[in-house]
Amino acid sequence: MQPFERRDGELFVEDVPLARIAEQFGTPTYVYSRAAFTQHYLAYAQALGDHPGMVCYAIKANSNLAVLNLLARLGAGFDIVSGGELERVLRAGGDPKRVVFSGVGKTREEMTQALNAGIFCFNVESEAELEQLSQVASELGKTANISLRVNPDVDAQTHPYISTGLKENKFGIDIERAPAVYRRAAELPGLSVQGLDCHIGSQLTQLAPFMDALDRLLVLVDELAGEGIHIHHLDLGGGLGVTYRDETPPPVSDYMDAIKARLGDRKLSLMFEPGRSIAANAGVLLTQVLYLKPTEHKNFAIIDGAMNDNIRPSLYQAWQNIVPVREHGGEVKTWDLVGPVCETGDFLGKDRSLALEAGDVLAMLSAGAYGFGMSSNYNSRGRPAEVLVDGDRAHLVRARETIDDQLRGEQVLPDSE
Ligand SMILES: Cc1ncc(COP(=O)(O)O)c(C=O)c1O
Ligand SMILES: N[C@@H](CCCC[NH3+])C(=O)O
Repeated sequence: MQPFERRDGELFVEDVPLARIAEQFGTPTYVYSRAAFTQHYLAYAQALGDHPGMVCYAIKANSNLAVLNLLARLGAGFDIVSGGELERVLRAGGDPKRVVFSGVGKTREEMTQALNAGIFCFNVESEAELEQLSQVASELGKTANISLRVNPDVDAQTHPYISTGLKENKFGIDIERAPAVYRRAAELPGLSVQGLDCHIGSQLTQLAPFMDALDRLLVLVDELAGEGIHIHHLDLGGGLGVTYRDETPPPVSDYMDAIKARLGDRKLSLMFEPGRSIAANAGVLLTQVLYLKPTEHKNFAIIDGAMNDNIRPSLYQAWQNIVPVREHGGEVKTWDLVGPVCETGDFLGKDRSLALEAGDVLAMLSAGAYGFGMSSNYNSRGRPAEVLVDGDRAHLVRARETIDDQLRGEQVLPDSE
């Protein structure tokens, strides 16, 4: 069974019709499939097999507590980029000893929080961060396990906004500088050098850029070993792409086999930080057609889902399929699917061939990653509800935001001022 499939013209998630979820919980609503999250995570865990290492789900892709909890129950580790994400992992029942902390701007407070929680490793992204982490750990009387995130200067051949491994990107430490920084790390108090990390970008659909990066990392591992600095694990980040339309990313097993084959007889454990490839095709965004507005120049379908609910089309010109949850006859026309937000760039899809009527419920597919997590309250719109389907049951795992949720913490000046 596919987690999302059409039966007699009706789109289902597992054994629940999406139309029923729209009726019960309203729209816009994100709907996730437990089976899909499970399948996608297990593809990594099984491909890693008995090679030592960890699959640390990048929680920025989808950080709903129920999602994190189900991955934690499967034994996943987690890649975090903030103290907030660490707190989510802990509250979801995740194991701090399976957490890696990435990100260019960790604060002292976040370092303290992560050291106190006892996370597995910090992926250090600059020399200044290294000095600060040493200081914070020493003051706490603790030792921080570290990897350096290096920037290997390879072209990930993806959208420029989600490419992270080029010299001009803000991420990581220039690979040429890395030996000197490792030497410094080895002499600083409060630090223990464990690994080497890189993440070159997201939505990669070819193996070649991953392999180019890996080759550069292995040269560095050998060079460091020659200096007596031993690297125990390689963290290869995330980045494996998914099919939104007709992309054909390599299967996880090919990706991992290719990596393992490159290691030779080096005793390196492997860490991965997949986000999109676990979450994207485990979720959809349900939205309803409010009005049809055909004009001489364009046909607009105004829908209740907008750029604040899913910003990927507006931000990256991303294309995600949008389909009716219930097929009906009617004339197929070309529509721009636009939201209620006051921005020309507010759309979820353009030039889509659909037979539409007001009231139709549509599903934006492949919306489980970087969907809800990047949503906002722009135009004072409450963020969507989130529902997790498990077999024939649909669970509300985040209530739709109310205006009181939005206003919490705001106040007007007292009358006298
Ligand atoms: C450091 C790091 N690890 C992992 C990921 C997850 O990437 P993806 O969702 O492409 O697998 C990201 C985001 O691109 C990242 O910045
Ligand atoms: N938010 C991006 C991916 C960014 C990855 C973050 N490191 C997307 O939707 O494609």
